[in-house]
Amino acid sequence: MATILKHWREAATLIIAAKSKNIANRYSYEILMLKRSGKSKFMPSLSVFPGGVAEEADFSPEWMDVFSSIDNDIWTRTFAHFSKVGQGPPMFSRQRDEHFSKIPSEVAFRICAIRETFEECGILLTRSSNDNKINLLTEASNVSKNYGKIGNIGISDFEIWREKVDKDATQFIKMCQEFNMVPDIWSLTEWSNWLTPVTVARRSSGTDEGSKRRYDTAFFLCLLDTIPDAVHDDKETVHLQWSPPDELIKSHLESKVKLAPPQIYEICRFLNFKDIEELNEFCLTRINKRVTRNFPVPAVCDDGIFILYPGDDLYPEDPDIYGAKGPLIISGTLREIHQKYPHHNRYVLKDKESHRDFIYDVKFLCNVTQGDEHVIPVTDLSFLGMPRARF
Ligand SMILES: CCCCCC(=O)SCCNC(=O)CCNC(=O)[C@H](O)C(C)(C)COP(=O)(O)O
Ligand SMILES: Nc1ncnc2c1ncn2[C@@H]1O[C@H](COP(=O)(O)O)[C@@H](OP(=O)(O)O)[C@H]1O
Ligand SMILES: [Mg+2]
Repeated sequence: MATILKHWREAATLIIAAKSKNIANRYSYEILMLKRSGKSKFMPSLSVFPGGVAEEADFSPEWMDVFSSIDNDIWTRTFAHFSKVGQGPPMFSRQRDEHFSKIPSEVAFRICAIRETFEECGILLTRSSNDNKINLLTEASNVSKNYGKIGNIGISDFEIWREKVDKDATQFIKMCQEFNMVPDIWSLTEWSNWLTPVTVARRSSGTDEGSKRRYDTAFFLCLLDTIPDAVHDDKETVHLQWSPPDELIKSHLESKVKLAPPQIYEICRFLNFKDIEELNEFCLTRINKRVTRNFPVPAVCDDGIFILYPGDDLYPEDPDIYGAKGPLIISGTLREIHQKYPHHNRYVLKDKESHRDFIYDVKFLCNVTQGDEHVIPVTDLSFLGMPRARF
């Protein structure tokens, strides 16, 4: 079914936001970040949300039986919901081999995100038939909470199955059958979709082989009402941390945590929501909404390099997703360009020393909403004691 396409791999990642015990925090929840191993071929030593490449097992028709054996009625309604929820970005809507099209890709990428999360940090988001009240996505008006559910398979089995699933993704199906449970796909909100830019892919491998290091990644969000036990795998991931979004951004700006632009962009979106309950309400409004693909386009100008995102005045009409053309060159200085093209959805990667007075908060300039009506990142971090953006 080609999870490794010609130009990129398909992947899923899970942002977990859990209710914090620390009432002194400005934000009432903490986000899980995993630091990647320094040996990783892609984004070594960077902190990311748990996730990874989709496997054929995530799309297996066997999941039909696993879900219907738990509750056939709920599965039928869930299947119907995802089959008519709207087209979604290409990784969801593209044609797949018949064998891998039996379950909706909206379900398969959720399974992928939940499986990768279990492998990388031991959080198992599953529901069993005893959890009779599954919040139905299709019945939003009846739902007031959409928090995830942690499965319990007993401490002695836990690490054995974690290891088995890590080695072979088909074992996740076996594990669900054995314990009479299903991945808690209902608690995952489709949050965003990022396609790795071409230049990043080339740089991360040093050769054109780098095309293998591009990812079309579905980002999901899951809310939890308490911070669960979690331990990094000590292979692919070497450190695990829970932090409120403001502290994560602060740590990034202080170079204590290394984040890539998509993760910064997403964390800055969370700065809009102080309370986890506001986040929950926002998720409920998005049950029938789809995200649009974010494909960053790097641009070079007279005194700097910046990345353009959809909705920006300078974002190309026909972005070069396969990297056939060279980099986008725009004449003028950063300051001139920001003023001449005032609808911003851009991230300044580099500016010349002469422009040191040119202060950005998190280097984002964003004042436009995108086609998917998502919230935009908060870029003014003066409330965190960071200098206010001016240009
Ligand atoms: C000049 C432009 C610079 C732009 C810098 C970036 O945007 S780096 C982009 C890399 N990030 C992504 O592609 C976001 C999604 N990717 C991920 O979260 C992870 O890479 C992954 C797909 C979950 C990793 O998969 P693994 O199989 O390696 O775990
Ligand atoms: N001990 C380790 N250190 C660094 N990377 C590791 C690792 N064990 C596995 N990996 C890498 O993690 C990736 C699998 O991640 P995931 O399961 O999240 O998709 C694989 O990378 P490649 O996809 O580059 O081969 C694999 O090589
Ligand atoms: Mg991974």
